[in-house]
Amino acid sequence: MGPAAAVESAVDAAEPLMAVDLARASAAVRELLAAIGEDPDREGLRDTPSRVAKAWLELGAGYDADVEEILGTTFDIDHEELVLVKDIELVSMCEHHMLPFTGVAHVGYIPSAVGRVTGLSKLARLVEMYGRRLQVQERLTTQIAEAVVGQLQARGVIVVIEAEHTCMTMRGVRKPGSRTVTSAVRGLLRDPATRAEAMSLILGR
Ligand SMILES: Nc1nc2c(ncn2[C@@H]2O[C@H](COP(=O)(O)OP(=O)(O)OP(=O)(O)O)[C@@H](O)[C@H]2O)c(=O)[nH]1
Ligand SMILES: [Zn+2]
Repeated sequence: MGPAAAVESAVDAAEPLMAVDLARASAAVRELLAAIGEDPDREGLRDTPSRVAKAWLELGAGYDADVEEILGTTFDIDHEELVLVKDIELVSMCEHHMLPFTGVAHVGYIPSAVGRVTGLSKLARLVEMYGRRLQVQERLTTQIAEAVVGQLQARGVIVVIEAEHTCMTMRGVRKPGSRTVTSAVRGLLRDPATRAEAMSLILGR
């Protein structure tokens, strides 16, 4: 499978809708508690299975969101250069360990035409939507970029995500402070000079 096909199948893999079966999720958490040697009936844990199940209503809420609706708010603003929203806080769940990864996303795009400029908060809503799924950071980054290209027909897009994975800090290799940086760049932002300008705006804190 070539790189393009690999990206496509990674994007498809996250498309199914998540409908949380609360009773089933609660039973599974109860079973997990027992499996790790805890007493699921002790007072402190009695409500934990249903709490965890309900938490997944929020953690998986992004499966139901609709890109067309989010990016559907557009304005007749005449701006043919970069629009960048940076330091968008990000929370997502690693699909390998079901542990959180957190950090920031930077989303920039070059609008295609008057009438194809979206509301600034909508870029943050995109990050929020794709974050609220079981994810890998690469796919999350790609999905945000593809949504902006696909929905706004943007002439260029850059998405950079910097995140700390708790599966690498709390367990496993245990490297607190390590950060993973991913980028997805499309269209005019692939031009070295334009890309360098965007990166200097992103990195200039
Ligand atoms: N590419 C990618 N890898 C991730 C992401 N989140 C977690 N991982 C990695 O997924 C890998 C899973 O590796 P495995 O060897 O199957 O699982 P593991 O034994 O738990 O791995 P360790 O974390 O090294 O202990 C690990 O290297 C994680 O760091 C992500 O968003 N993207
Ligand atoms: Zn992980």
